[in-house]
Amino acid sequence: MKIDVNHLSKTYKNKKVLDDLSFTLTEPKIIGLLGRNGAGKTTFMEILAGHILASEGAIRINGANPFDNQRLTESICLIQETNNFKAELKVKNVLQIYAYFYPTWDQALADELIRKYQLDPDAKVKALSKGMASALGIIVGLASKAPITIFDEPYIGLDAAARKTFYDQLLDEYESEKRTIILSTHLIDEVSLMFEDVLILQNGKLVLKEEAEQLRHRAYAVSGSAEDVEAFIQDKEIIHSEAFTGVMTAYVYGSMEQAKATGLSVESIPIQKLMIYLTEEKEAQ
Ligand SMILES: Nc1ncnc2c1ncn2[C@@H]1O[C@H](COP(=O)(O)OP(=O)(O)OP(=O)(O)O)[C@@H](O)[C@H]1O
Repeated sequence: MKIDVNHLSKTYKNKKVLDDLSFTLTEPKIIGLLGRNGAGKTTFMEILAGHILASEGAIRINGANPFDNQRLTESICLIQETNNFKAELKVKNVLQIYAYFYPTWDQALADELIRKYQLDPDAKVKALSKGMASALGIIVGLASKAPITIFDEPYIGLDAAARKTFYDQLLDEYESEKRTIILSTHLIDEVSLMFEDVLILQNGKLVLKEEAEQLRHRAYAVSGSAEDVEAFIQDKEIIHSEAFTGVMTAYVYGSMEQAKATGLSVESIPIQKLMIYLTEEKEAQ
């Protein structure tokens, strides 16, 4: 499904929490939506899922506005950090409701995941531990098979093994049937290898939209004597730099090959670090 974000802004009282976002997502991909606390990620995902209205601009999915549009929202599943389901419902009732709502629902997958996460179908949502409530969200998100599936930090309370089950299952599902998966997470190092595109928000603005493969190749750290590094970076796009006792490290966006040819020490930058540097730099401006 084609997602067109066109001059999208959202204001709460006087605070602009999304500020003139414009971009397009055309093909099914796994997209990392990153940014510091309060950057606007959840607000963006809620508008995309049709839960809330934009203040200005619009999101169009295959040309239509998702707000209050059931035909469209049955193609979108948003799983949030908490409170996805009514407390009084039993696990099996939650699954029935979503199975009814999503035309693409995969009951066999839901059953398999219920077993994997050892959820009791007769347990009430309010009796689930945090990790089990997260597991139920993950099960609904994956089994929905919604062409746009959005996970907003869906792993609260899940231990490392249970998170790995989620990542593995998500990749399996994606490999067998491509769909747009948007994943917002603060555990970037755990999942960044899954990302195909990366979006970074800072104070409601889009500071980066790039293919993850490009980032892995084009964002790098170069270190050496302050003199040599300074000479090298003169005409480069610098994300961040730091110097300590005559040794300088600069984080550069550009051709890594050129840096390697200089004999300076060159390393790629993990996406987690890149996000921190990019958002730090903007804050300081
Ligand atoms: N309903 C609301 N009313 C007023 N302000 C809100 C509302 N929802 C969000 N905000 C504000 O909008 C800003 C962006 O919040 P949002 O939850 O979208 O950020 P986020 O990037 O998801 O943050 P986090 O990583 O902490 O979850 C914050 O300053 C938040 O306080």
